[in-house]
Amino acid sequence: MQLRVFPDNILEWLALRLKLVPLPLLHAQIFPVVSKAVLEAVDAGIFEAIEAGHGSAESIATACQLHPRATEQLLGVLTSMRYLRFRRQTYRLTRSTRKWILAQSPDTVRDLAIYNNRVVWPWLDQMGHYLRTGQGIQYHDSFGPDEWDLYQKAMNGGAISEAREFARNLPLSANATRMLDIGGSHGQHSVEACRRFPSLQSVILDLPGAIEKAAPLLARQGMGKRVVHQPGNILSDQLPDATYDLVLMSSLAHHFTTEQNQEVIHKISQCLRPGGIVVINEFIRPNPQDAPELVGSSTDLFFGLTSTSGNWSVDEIHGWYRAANLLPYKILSYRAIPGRFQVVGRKPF
Ligand SMILES: C[S@@+](CC[C@H](N)C(=O)[O-])C[C@H]1O[C@@H](n2cnc3c(N)ncnc32)[C@H](O)[C@@H]1O
Repeated sequence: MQLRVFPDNILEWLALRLKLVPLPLLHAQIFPVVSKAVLEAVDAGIFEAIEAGHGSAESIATACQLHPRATEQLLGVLTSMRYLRFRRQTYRLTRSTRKWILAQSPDTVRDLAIYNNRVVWPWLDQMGHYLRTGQGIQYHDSFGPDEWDLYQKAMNGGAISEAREFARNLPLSANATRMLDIGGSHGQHSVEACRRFPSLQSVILDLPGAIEKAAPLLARQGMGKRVVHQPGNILSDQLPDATYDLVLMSSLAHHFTTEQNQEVIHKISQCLRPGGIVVINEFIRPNPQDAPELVGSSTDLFFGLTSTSGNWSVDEIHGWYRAANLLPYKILSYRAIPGRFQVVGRKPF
């Protein structure tokens, strides 16, 4: 996926073609403001206020306890980014905003935006330090209860749109019974997998701080004993031998070093039943020689900053599989999430 600048008229088109538009100024001046405007608007409840019928800048500002003039400026940005429409002196939400942002929408990414606003945004200031030292933040070691709570809700919001597609694509045999979801947090992937495969039960292995805050999110899904949490740490825990038909690691490999991933894949290989599958569900690091891909490359840098790690290539993941006597099996892409793949390996019979 690319972020492109679209001209509004033929003169702008020509200026872009002739390289007269200073695009780095857009990235350096406009994009940070746009990002922060969206995050603050979500966090302040601007979109819910508009949905509730507040249509003027003044009324929205009052509802959200914001300054009227500052709110008008924020609404200007949101309108130019097509989050809002302004007609007959009234702001309204676009369909896309209703679907992706409103708290009551089943697809909402609201909690991810709130986490990014309150927890992640200050981290970006540390990018220079990361670039100089290669040392990232390692937030799993330092979060307090409030941050764990915002984090787990954010991961839940981020996974909603992919979990159903993940389960639909799973190349699992219909009589599979046992799943292990390492770093599975809220459990969206386990829940959707168990809904698709009626004999399947899942254990979600995650850090204790995560489980404390993820438990109510999982409980909302009403899966009872079919999807349960187990506190632990995959880097230090042992797994039972030849037990699982499916082991999932979704968005966890990007927190670990090569050696840690290699070690974890060895444990996974041991705990799979013959014919069982492992899925690493991740953004894949694009090869610089291939077509540019913004999602994979920007998350790579982001995970470097947050975890002293990053995205991995399919070749690297296949290398871990082979070293643990697993066979590379399938590579499945997502229809609506660019740069993200299920890299599937299989334990031979
Ligand atoms: C980015 S979240 C991914 C959550 C979920 N799997 C998803 O795809 O939405 C990473 C999860 O891995 C957990 N985690 C991090 N280090 C872990 C470890 N050493 N052992 C088990 N879980 C870990 C975190 O607590 C968090 O819930």
